Amino acid sequence: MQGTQALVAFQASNGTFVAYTTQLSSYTPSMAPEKLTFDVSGVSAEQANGVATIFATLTLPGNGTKVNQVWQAGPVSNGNPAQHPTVAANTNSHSSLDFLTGESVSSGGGNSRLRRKNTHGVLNAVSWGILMPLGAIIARYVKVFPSADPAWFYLHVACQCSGYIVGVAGWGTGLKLGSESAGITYHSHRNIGITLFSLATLQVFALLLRPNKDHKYRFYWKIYHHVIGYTIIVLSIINIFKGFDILDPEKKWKRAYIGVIIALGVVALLLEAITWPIVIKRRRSGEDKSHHGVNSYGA
Ligand code: HEM
Ligand code: HEM
Repeated sequence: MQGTQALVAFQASNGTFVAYTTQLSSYTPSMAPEKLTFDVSGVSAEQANGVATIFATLTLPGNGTKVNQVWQAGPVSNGNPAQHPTVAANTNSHSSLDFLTGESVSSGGGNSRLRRKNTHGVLNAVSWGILMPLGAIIARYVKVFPSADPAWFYLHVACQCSGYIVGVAGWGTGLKLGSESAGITYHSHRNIGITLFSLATLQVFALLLRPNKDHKYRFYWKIYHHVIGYTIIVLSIINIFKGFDILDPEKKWKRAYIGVIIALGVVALLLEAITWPIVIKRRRSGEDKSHHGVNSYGA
């Protein structure tokens, strides 16, 4: 970008990784080493595992602590850095950086955009990632206890319907964020998100499609509802981890979510162990011919 005070690093033709400063005073800069308008010392660079890091000490004018920064990656031609591409990923790479706090704020929307990404993450992690698996646990295990009938059914429907409403809101914020960052599309995260929305919409319509419990098609409804239900849960967890990789928030959030998933998994295993003997006993006595549970709503 014209006017840039640049720190440059690249692999020279003799194989060494060189680093220096230069000014970009036109759109066809020479890229030859040159002093900047402020003092820079100790410029060096290293390249490891495909990542280049430039080190330098900057003495900002007027004892300032903030800079506006742009960064680029481009080809090397005839032993000299050549022009970088000008697609959205390149032209959007600018932010302001505060050396005192270490905070970097993207100038394309600033803090509010980061806040909206966080909101998107929280809405989706809570709805798809916690409420829906919890609702499935309720349907699978609480149903087994006759005294919990029909409470398990209302709890399941409440969990899944509220998960669906919050989840669709979260999905909408994702689409909005995606449409604002023109040129950058997280294809697999987006495709899984759209699949989840479609499957969950179908699943919630179970409310309208559900045949009466004595109906001959009830058996097929149950298979359909189980298959789609567990597919939604697996895809949701995969997409949440993809979301963590895109947003890259502080490690503690990813760890907290992993903790929640492990806790839900342990609860499910314990309940599986507790409920299986009950289910098997019932099956033996011929009381229950269904897979898992006997009650007025599920069997
Ligand atoms: C199952 C849950 C989720 C669904 C259905 C979902 C859905 C979406 C969709 C449809 C997009 C738009 C993609 C595009 O057009 O490029 C998106 C973008 C995004 N999502 Fe998610 N998401 C989920 C979970 C998460 C989580 C848990 C996080 C963070 C921890 C997250 C972070 C992001 C980020 C950072 C973007 C990119 C926004 C941008 O383009 O700048 N997502 N999401
Ligand atoms: C996105 C929303 C939903 C998801 C992800 C979901 C998921 C599930 C799952 C995974 C199971 C199987 C539990 C097991 O292993 O036994 C289940 C069972 C059940 N669900 Fe849902 N569900 C959703 C919405 C609904 C709604 C709206 C209703 C209301 C009719 C409903 C009614 C039932 C019933 C009656 C069962 C028990 C079926 C049986 O007898 O095994 N679900 N659900």
